[in-house]
Amino acid sequence: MAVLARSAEVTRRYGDVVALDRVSLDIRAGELVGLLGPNGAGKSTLINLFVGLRRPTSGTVELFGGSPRDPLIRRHVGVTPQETGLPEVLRVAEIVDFVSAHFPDRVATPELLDRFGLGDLAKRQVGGLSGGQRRRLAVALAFAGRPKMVFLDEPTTGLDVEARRTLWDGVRSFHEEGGTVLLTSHYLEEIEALAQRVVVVGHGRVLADDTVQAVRDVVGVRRVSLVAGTLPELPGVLGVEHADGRTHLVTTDPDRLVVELVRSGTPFSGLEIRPTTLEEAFLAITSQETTSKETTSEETTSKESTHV
Ligand SMILES: Nc1ncnc2c1ncn2[C@@H]1O[C@H](COP(=O)(O)OP(=O)(O)OP(=O)(O)O)[C@@H](O)[C@H]1O
Repeated sequence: MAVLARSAEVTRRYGDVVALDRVSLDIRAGELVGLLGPNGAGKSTLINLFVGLRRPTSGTVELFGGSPRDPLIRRHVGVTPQETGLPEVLRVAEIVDFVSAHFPDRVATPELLDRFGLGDLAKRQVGGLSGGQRRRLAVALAFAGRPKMVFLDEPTTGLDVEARRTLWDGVRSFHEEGGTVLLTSHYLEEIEALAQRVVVVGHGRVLADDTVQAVRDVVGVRRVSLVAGTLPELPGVLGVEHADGRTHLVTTDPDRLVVELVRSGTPFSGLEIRPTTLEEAFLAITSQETTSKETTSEETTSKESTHV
């Protein structure tokens, strides 16, 4: 499959802040890739580099084999930034027409609006839209010029469950027709629902780049849940939560944890061990990353008690 977007050893600094640190990533034609990471991980910076809004401090970025700053190349991408300002007085259909007019091959306005559940709002002024409706319009605009690839930065922020699903359907249908997508999200179910491939970013670096399942497996984190009083210090615990009278321990080594728990003689009941959600896995990866930066090799035992 052809590589549509490529970053090679890309570093981007803002003054003293290293937003991206030697990131190498290829997005191939037809992929739907989820970029996952906590606040400040570098996700928006990476999108801004791919779409030519920023330049790397070092390393190279390519879009369709050329420069992302070339307007002819950028014609083939659609972008929804994290925040958009749409003119309040224009009507929804007028905005779509205005944006579409910049592209040689455009999607018909009613078709685009229908795809994102905005068909009934074509004549509404933007000033009269709800926050969620505005967001859906901002996302729809990324698809107006029949792009080959879209970059969506947190597309479903502020959307309720139904609006989110409508938007997912719009993104899915683009992908099913052969479109390539890179989207960022804090909603882990969104990545799981849409993406085949997940790239986990933390502190400007790629921490994992694989299928959702593989990312879970790489981390191998399990959730041990039980009813108990005060617990002793246990090995491999990445996080502890207390809810509904139960204690939940996120751990890399559930077998050892249970053995140590029994050895300690602490009374407990209702033991359950289950795989973690992607969110738990992701928090574990990023917490390990933070910890490994903050600890020296002699201090690695403290890593085991890091809370997420
Ligand atoms: N224009 C800028 N000037 C200075 N620092 C910046 C600028 N843009 C981003 N940064 C910094 O670069 C780092 C990465 O930011 P970025 O917005 O790419 O992260 P993100 O993963 O998109 O975060 P979020 O999920 O909060 O949107 C952060 O430390 C941020 O403060």
